[in-house]
Amino acid sequence: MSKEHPTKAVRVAIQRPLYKLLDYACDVDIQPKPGCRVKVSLGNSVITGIIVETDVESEFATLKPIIELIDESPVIDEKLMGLLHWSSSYYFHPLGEVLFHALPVDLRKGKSVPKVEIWNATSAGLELPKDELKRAPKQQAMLDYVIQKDGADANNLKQLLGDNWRNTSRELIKKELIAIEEIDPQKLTAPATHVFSVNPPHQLTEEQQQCLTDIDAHFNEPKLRPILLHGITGSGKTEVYLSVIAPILKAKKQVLVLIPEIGLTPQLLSRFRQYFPDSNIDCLHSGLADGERTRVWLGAKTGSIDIVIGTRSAVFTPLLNPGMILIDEEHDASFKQQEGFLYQGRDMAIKRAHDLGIPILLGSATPSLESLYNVEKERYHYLRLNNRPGASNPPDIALQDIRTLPLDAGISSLMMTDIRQHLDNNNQVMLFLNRRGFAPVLMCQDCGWHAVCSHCDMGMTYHASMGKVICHHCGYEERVKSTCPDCNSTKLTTQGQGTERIEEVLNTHFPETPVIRIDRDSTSRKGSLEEKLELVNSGEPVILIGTQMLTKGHDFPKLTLVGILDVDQALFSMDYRAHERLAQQVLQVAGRAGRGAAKGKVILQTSQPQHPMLLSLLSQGYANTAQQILNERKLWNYPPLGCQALVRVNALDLQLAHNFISTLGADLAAINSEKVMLLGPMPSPLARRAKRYRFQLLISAEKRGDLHGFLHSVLSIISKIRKTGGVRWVIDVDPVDFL
Ligand SMILES: Nc1ncnc2c1ncn2[C@@H]1O[C@H](COP(=O)(O)OP(=O)(O)OP(=O)(O)O)[C@@H](O)[C@H]1O
Ligand SMILES: [Zn+2]
Repeated sequence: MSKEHPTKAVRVAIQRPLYKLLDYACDVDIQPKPGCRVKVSLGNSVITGIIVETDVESEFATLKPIIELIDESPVIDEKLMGLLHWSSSYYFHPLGEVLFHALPVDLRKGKSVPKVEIWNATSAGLELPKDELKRAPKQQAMLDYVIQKDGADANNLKQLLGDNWRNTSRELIKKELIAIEEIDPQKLTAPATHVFSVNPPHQLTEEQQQCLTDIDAHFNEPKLRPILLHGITGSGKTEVYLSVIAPILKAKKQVLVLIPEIGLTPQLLSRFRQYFPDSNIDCLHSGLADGERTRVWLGAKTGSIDIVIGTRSAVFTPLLNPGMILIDEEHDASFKQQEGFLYQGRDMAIKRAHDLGIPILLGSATPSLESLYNVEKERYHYLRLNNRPGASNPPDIALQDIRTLPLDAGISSLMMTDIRQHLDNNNQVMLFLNRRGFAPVLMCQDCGWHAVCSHCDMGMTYHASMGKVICHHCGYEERVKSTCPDCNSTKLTTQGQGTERIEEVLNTHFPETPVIRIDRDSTSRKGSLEEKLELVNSGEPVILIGTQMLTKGHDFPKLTLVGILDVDQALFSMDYRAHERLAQQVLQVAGRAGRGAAKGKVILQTSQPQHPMLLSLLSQGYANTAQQILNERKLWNYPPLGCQALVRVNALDLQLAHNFISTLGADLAAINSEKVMLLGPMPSPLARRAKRYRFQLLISAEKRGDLHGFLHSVLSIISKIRKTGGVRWVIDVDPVDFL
């Protein structure tokens, strides 16, 4: 194509770590829109791209043509496109990768947007005499429903009949009473009939009611500000959320609920479904099959799903009629994405709500310092719930000095006695240890050998149930042999304990009581977490052992004793966020105790009973402790006061990685900006991971604008340094992981 024949040009983003967009020619009879996907050629391959700009004046005289326009209408709408542009520039991440991240996997691969299937009654179905299906009540219910709704989609039917609804559908199709019609989602109009009802399980307490009134008032202010609901554990925040959401749903708007952990979805989903029996509620998280994710994505986009409950990346769910965003456990670290596109889901949600002009509510018993600081700066409204409903009271936390106590697998003898007592009273017990596996050290008693990851130079964790040592940094694993690989001695032993070992010891101490371990290993099989939670929810006396997966959100009314086994390491961490995280973790896990009628008890084992942070947390509570930590941060200008970005560089070859970051460091030092401070380059604390040598450079500034201005220089300098031998680099804006 030459310049004499001006074809239309479009600008396309592709899923590559590329900071520029590519121009393609486009036939005049194609009507491309930003947000539509296309097939384009790149080198010798055909790849999927997303149109970012149309009617482009390209600087190139000849352009390759678009091979195919996949979507007639955008898969990313204008508002979402705006948010993704913004996040690409805020996080200095290539736009193509950001855009693709926002799509379900099937659509990233270029599959077409599935047709929406609508179940309709056939004329035979419409004319069927009333009691004809009385022996198949599910079929009757489904037929009645599609007739009443004049067509229903998969989301409606799943909601009506539960997970096995397709079996019912198959039967009715076989009988030719129902037929499926496929409709192009772009031609779908908003859901026709809208039934709405609420079924609140409790009457709100006075305090909850007051909170609700305040929230409603703030939602109606002309200038919306995010609301932080700081309610102690078990104060019934979920109950308040549900009442806040009701009028939004009633107004036929959609609600996006973000939660930190897949493990919380079953409990939350059932509470939401019970409260809103006629609304369509679904989940989006990484545990879903690709097809399911696309279905929910499409349901939200076409407006057939009213509430989407999802983890971090659900923040990008398209919504036809967005009404409100809710972030539960807003303090949780898992809202920050740690791989690929490094974004903070909570911040993204706040930005999204702002762009859409819709209210956003953040809730936590232990708010993040970021949010508390935003309250201090009056950027957020602040509401509190200080009491648990009914007779339930927050448990007291007792420090237990373990320096002189006999320990079995790290559990003190006194703790064992308490466990016995609570079980004898027909209650449940939970032990918290944030380390999975059997033991963090596997060693030889004769020669001192211990298992080290050959890819990371870090110790490997012994997993007895699998007979393996596994590196928790890179996932590398090895089978454990019966003899020492260095000296052939058979005297292999372990040191320290993880959840597996605790499970084993408790099984011997309490053979008559079910011991339920909940961690990443024990819940990796689909459905296994649900099974375990069901056993706990039965109310039988059980002992739960869990990692941080268990700490948040769960509501087990029969749980009366919580034991916190090992916090000492975190007390002396180099990471300036360690104390904040520990305070949150301790209070969250403690908050699982005594949520029912019986008073709860929490025992925190430590060899540091005089540690000021622990003492402050116990005597003054979270808000005061958080304020103290915030004041310390102010002294040093650490976030959330100042702001930071971390440049990470790694390579298989130590020298190459070192050369690269040294060049970058020298060039940046030469800029000599007084507004930013550089720390490094230096080796990362985890200096080698998955065979790659790692370095980092920390950039701090008092003002966001200065940091971002400087990062533009970083980007331009870094792109010019010659990358040899597969050196990789990444910019992490607002980092939380300094390993
Ligand atoms: N008004 C009420 N009357 C009676 N019971 C209530 C009321 N509100 C909440 N509850 C009950 O109190 C328990 C705790 O409520 P909920 O799980 O909502 O607390 P939460 O604030 O979300 O706690 P956490 O921060 O620990 O997750 C639940 O069992 C809930 O059913
Ligand atoms: Zn490793």
